[in-house]
Amino acid sequence: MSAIETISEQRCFGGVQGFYRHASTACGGPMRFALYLPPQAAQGPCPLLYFLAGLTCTEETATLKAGMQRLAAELGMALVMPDTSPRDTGFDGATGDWEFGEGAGFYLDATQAPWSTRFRMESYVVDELPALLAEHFPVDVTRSGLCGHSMGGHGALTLALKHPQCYRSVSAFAPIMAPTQVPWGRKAFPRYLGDDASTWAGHDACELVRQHTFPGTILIDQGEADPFLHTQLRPDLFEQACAAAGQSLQLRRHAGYDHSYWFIASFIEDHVRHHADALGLA
Ligand SMILES: N[C@@H](CCC(=O)N[C@@H](CSC=O)C(=O)NCC(=O)O)C(=O)O
Repeated sequence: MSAIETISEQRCFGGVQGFYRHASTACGGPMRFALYLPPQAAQGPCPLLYFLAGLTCTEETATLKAGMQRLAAELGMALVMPDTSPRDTGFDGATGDWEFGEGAGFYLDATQAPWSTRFRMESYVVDELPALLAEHFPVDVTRSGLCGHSMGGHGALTLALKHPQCYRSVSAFAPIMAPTQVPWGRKAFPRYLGDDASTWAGHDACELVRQHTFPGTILIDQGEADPFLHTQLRPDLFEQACAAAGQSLQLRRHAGYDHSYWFIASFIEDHVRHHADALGLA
């Protein structure tokens, strides 16, 4: 049995909010995650919602700011919030730039040295973490949904489109929807994946949806006062790609909302209920 270290566990809405650390094979070192277990977990395994956070975030960000636990407790849904990358890698250039490296893993498996030995967030989120959770906690990983914000929204969309057998539902807040065409992706992808741009397409929601659609409606909320909207996120491109591919998409634009967790907290209930429906909890 793989070992997990408990950093903290606290009672929350009748369940338990925990923070944990373990030795990750995929990421070649310690990884942290947060897990909320609702009160129903005392009776048996609960369906699981992943929340993937964005640039500069950790496992604490959505756990503390999104406000998911009250409704998750009511519905009997477990929540898992992984860290956004490996930490303390010691790699040259891994820290000091908030758009790349630690805190900016982009939910992909890097192929370029030195990143390829540690920055393997796709394998971590899709394979290693669910297996670890199933081994140690009362969660039913066969009933999982995937949500994320910004870089984590990119992670939610791309991982769900690439691994639809692993997730019953997907949603995102202000995701990076066309990373191969915007500065954040064009900075990170060559360093993680190399200069051959054809390899970047496998991590771009617009490109992926053209190859295979997700069996269910993708829910996306986007603030119209988001400073990254036109330069980094590009919902217009994803909307066009989904329409061309026949992908069911509910893209909601909200006047006055920005990129922050105040925006996420305002609409998180709709996302939790979207996943609860697909996970058989509604
Ligand atoms: N450079 C700034 C802004 C960083 C920022 O806005 N991060 C977002 C995600 S952006 C895309 O992935 C975020 O979620 N921040 C956490 C929060 O609590 O708002 C900075 O370094 O602060």
